[in-house]
Amino acid sequence: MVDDAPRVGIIMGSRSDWETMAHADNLLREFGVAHECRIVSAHRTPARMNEYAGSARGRGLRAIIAGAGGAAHLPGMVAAQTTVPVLGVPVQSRALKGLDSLLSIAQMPGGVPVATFAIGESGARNAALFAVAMLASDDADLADRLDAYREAQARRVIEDELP
Ligand SMILES: Nc1c(C(=O)O)ncn1[C@@H]1O[C@H](COP(=O)(O)O)[C@@H](O)[C@H]1O
Repeated sequence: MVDDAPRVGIIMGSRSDWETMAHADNLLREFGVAHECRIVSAHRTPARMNEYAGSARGRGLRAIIAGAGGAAHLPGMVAAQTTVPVLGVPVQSRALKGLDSLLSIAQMPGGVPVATFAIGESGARNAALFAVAMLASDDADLADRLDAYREAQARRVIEDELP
C-alpha cells in the first residue's frame, strides 16, 4: 500500500460491499494513488459519516468514491456535507439488482451533485479511473500512466480480435 497521505477516499455502507469496492481499491493501487478504504454508513454510523465528510477536504482528499446498495443514501449525504467531488457507485442489491442503488445515487436534487457510475464492479473500476483522471489534470506522471493504461487496453482488444 502507498504510505503518503491519502488523496482519494473509498467508502462503503457495509463490509458486504467490499467485493465490489475492492475493484476500485485494486485500480488505485495499480496507479500508485495514495488512498484509504473505510466502512461509513449514513444510516448505521451517521456521526462517523458526518466526521468523514466534514474532515475530507482538510485531510487532503481530492475525491471520495462512495459505494452503497439498496437505499444508497451514503454518496448523496456525504456530498451534502463536503464540496470534495463524490463519485457514487451503486452496489448490486439482492431484491432489485442494484436499480434501487442506481436511482438513489443518480436522482440527487439540483445543487448537490454526485457523479454516478454503473452498477457493480465496472462502476467501481470506472469511478477509480475517473478519480485518477481528475488527479491527472495536475499530475503529468499520472496522466502518462493513464495514457499507457488506455493503450494497453486497446492492445488487448486488438489481440482478442476474432479469427
Ligand atoms: N445503502 C447503505 C447505507 C447508506 O446509504 O448509508 N448504509 C448501508 N447501506 C447498504 O446496505 C446494504 C446491505 O448491507 P448489509 O449487507 O450490511 O446488510 C449494503 O449494500 C450497504 O451499502
